[in-house]
Amino acid sequence: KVHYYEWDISCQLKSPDCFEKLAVTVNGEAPGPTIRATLGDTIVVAVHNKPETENTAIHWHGIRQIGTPWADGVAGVTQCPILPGETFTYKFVVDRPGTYLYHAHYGMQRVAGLNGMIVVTVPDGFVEPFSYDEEHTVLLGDWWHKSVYEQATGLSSNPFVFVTEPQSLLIDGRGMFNCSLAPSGTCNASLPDCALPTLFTAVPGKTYLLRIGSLTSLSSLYFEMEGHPMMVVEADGHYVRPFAVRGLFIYSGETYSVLVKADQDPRRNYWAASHVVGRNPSQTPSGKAFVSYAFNGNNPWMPPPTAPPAGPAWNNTAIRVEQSRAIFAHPRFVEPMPARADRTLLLLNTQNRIDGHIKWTINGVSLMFPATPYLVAMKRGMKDAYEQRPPPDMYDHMSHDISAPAPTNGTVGSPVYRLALGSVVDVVLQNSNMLNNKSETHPWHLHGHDFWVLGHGEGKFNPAADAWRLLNVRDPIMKNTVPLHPDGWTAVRFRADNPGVWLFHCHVEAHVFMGMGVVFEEGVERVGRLPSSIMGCGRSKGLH
Ligand SMILES: O=C1O[C@H]([C@@H](O)CO)C(O)=C1O
Repeated sequence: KVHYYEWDISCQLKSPDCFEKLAVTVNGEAPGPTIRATLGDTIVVAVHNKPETENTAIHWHGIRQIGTPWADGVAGVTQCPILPGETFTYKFVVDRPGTYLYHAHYGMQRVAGLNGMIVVTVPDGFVEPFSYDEEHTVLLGDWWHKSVYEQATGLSSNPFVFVTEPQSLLIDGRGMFNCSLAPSGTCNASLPDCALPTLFTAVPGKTYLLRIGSLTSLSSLYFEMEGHPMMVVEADGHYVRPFAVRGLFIYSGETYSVLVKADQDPRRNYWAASHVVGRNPSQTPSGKAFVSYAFNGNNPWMPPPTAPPAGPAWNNTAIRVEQSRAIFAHPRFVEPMPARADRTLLLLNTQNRIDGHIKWTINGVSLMFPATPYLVAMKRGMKDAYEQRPPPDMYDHMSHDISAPAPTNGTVGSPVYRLALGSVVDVVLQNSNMLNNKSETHPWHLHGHDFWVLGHGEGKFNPAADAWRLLNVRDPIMKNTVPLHPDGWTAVRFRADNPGVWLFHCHVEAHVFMGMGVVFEEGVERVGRLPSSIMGCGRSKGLH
């Protein structure tokens, strides 16, 4: 079945948390509509870029784009940006059931609100390893009152100005700001847009599947529903061995499905809340929503009689690592993993000062997208369109102290890791201290593939020691986004079997903007004829 959508991208004044601000919207909405399809369906989205001021490109997060690498939607990697007034049509197949996301992938545009969810259901006759009565989506976000332009300008200026902490956390696109803190006339708490949302109305006794996604720009979150534990059953489109949590740690770019039973006193409402973890949340009030029971006489808009939950200690890294380690593939859905890798990349994440500017580098290289999209440049053999010298596979792990800031200045560039088609690649992401001597959480997202999560460790990964023995090779979960925890490392394995050019990057919008990503190429010569609609910028001007 083909699902055809017409999307007008436009700037609109929105007040998701009562404060009025310019947002980039899909058909006037932010977040945009949820795409719903069944396994094997084709999605066609005609994107009409309406604003006179903005380029755009839309990434379908978690969709591997097998055979359609030009539809991945990353400006600079898989296509030229969509210019104002132009229409670009994305067409791709959803080839795995599960919960996925979409968002702008042009500059830092995601911060301005262009995001949403994709739900891929199983076909008739396919039995999922769990059952439920009804399902709902929950999209989590964070929100700033400063414009995306100011944020991007601050990050690339000298002196550097960080985006700072978000003013609000959004649940299904809504939050609530204390308007007394805003200049008069900019904030209005009676706007319908910023009423706390009802997450869902629960019929007593029923079981709900909540498809939860996070598209925060910065924040790692803890999401909980007062009095209602959650059973985690899916992560990034893969069934997991069910495990119960009181609340869920979720990182930008991740999705989880959880089962929740409506088994509490139906005469009152309950809080659902998201809290910032991993960064100091003192400037960011928790996101809130209601869970309401459909019960005679219960008022769905009545705030719960209890105080909103406070969430866990934001700086308790150990409990977050514990959840990361509690996720295993469902025993009936283990995807067999190759026993060893053909190549190992040991990627050190550091903050560097390059020509006075603060950048993130990976093994000393801060990624800057070239003017010509890599996919066009590499498929057409344009050697002057990107950096030919490959980036380093390793950093100096023997001598580098991960508790000290970066050892070198680093460079800004556009190199590519060229992977042999079909080869198995291990990537160990190594965290380290920033210039301010602190270490932060980085959710890493891989385009075009899912990876097996081999493990998470503390301190420095030592390839020579027995680190590999500690890794889960029996029933590792597959994901497309995984957290790199503070002061630690995360190891993943994937098969480079999808011809194309693919971004692998930190999903913190400010960080990828500051260069925190790498580019992989595999089998680009096998990619079919490129659509000319992805061309028109840099050296691809005038090409077909
Ligand atoms: O990239 C970042 O920069 C700041 C800080 O390190 C420098 O101000 C911060 O918290 C980040 O995540």
